[in-house]
Amino acid sequence: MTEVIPLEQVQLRNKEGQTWIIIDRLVYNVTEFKAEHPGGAQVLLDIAGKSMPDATQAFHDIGHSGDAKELLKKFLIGVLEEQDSETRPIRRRAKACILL
Ligand code: HEM
Repeated sequence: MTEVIPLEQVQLRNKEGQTWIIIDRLVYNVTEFKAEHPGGAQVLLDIAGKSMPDATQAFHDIGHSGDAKELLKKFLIGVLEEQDSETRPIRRRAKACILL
């Protein structure tokens, strides 16, 4: 089953020293990977735990290769919990169908 992760949890994990990023409403744990990232660890640290903006645009704007997108899947840990316009969490399962 796909884990639904609230934004607060993403923020908390980053405060605790992990590096979780959000791309296309999916949550990735790049704690170990960041040291190996060809674009450097700092860009990942700068965007970690952020939601507005999250890492989506930055990731796509770089024009990452197919290999990079394939690699991304290795770090997928869940789908971001949906929020309404007042950013209050809605407790419901995401419709996204992804394989973990
Ligand atoms: C888990 C997420 C990510 C993965 C797996 C990943 C992977 C990679 C890989 C494999 C490359 C080498 C070039 C390529 O194959 O495209 C790369 C380069 C790069 N990435 Fe990422 N990346 C991630 C997230 C990000 C994010 C969020 C940013 C920006 C905030 C970023 C910025 C860059 C930059 C600036 C380069 C260097 C481009 C160059 O100098 O040629 N990456 N990344």
